[in-house]
Amino acid sequence: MTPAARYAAAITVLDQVLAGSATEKALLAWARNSRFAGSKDRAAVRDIVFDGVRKRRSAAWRGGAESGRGIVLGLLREAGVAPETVFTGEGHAPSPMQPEEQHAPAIADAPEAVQNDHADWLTPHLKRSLGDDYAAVMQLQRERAEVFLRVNHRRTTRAEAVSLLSEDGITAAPFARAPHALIVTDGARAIQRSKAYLQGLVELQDAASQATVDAIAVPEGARVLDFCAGGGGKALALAAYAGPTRQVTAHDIDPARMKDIPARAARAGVRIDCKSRQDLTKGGYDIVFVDAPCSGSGSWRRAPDGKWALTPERLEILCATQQEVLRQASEFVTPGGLLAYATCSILDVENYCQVRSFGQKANDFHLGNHKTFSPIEGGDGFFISQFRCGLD
Ligand SMILES: C[S@@+](CC[C@H](N)C(=O)[O-])C[C@H]1O[C@@H](n2cnc3c(N)ncnc32)[C@H](O)[C@@H]1O
Repeated sequence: MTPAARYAAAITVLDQVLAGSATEKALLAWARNSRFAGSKDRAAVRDIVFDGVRKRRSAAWRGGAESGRGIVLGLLREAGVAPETVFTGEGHAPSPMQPEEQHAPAIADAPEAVQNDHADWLTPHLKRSLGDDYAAVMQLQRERAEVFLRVNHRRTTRAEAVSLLSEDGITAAPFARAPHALIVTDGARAIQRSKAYLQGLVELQDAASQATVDAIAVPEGARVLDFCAGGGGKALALAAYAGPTRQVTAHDIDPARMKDIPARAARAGVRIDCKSRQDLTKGGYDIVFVDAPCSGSGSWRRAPDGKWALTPERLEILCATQQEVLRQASEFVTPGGLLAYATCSILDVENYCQVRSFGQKANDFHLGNHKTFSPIEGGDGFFISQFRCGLD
């Protein structure tokens, strides 16, 4: 495919996304119908589409229309590429620009929420939550996320992992955000085929996601329950701390989400036992980790569909669910144990407001310190807070 044909394909996919399809699904449908597209073409179209979804409002403003074509036009203008070099109508390129498309609206004239690429109703939430960092964080959320690895410190060091990754053409370097984190600067697409990955020496995990687990200081041998385990990213990191003699327990209301955990644990050489609710022991865990369902607003770079799918009603439901999940999880903490609450959200209503509210209701849980991780420091936005379960 020519570069212009890739833009034309991206326009088609973006139109599907604007019509309500999930981005991954729209890309898959396009790939199935475009057998002529090679792996480089698919990767290029994917990059344009995800860029367009992350920058949906600002690109549509710059392109003059809320359509795939308008968004691509806007992306080209932002990147400083003359659109008429792409919109040529030659071969499979997008058709030539119409007179009404020639005018480039100035982004400085756009409302703040358009410049920062989010829904209007979120402005007060984001400003209250991010304060002076509002614009800087939201501008960062318009860009592609970095790729991070967590080094399995039970088996290797960061230096050894960097060296092994380089044998497979992957360039990585230690990242200060978390003690076992590496940032990948080249060759990211080869990670899952690399020796370091296949031997369980590294896992794909965001640096701030790692840092939330590091913030808990899990003692060797602690009985750990990951109450909202999902695919097991946190459970694996917790298990590396809990040590070889201790089995971390993973639970999720939707057991299907945990299906990959056994294989991931085997690869990493750690022990994780997936359990349903009735098999958990009330008051039986030193650490109960709640990686709560949330808006995902801290990881909008990675999953930009979530930015546009969030509504005030959905946020309200999420907040109610977060209280309920905390209450349910608290039953499994042993006296003197720790209840940790984490989200990949940058919204205060899902973070400090939630732990303060739970702390006011649950007299036997004492709110300890909390920490917010800003995308400005690298990685996703995260929040972690800890409660100590009283002995009285
Ligand atoms: C943010 S995701 C977890 C991500 C996961 N910890 C990881 O690191 O990959 C939140 C998870 O909470 C689960 N969940 C929602 N409500 C729950 C409940 N009441 N009890 C247990 N899990 C719940 C969801 O199914 C979802 O998998």
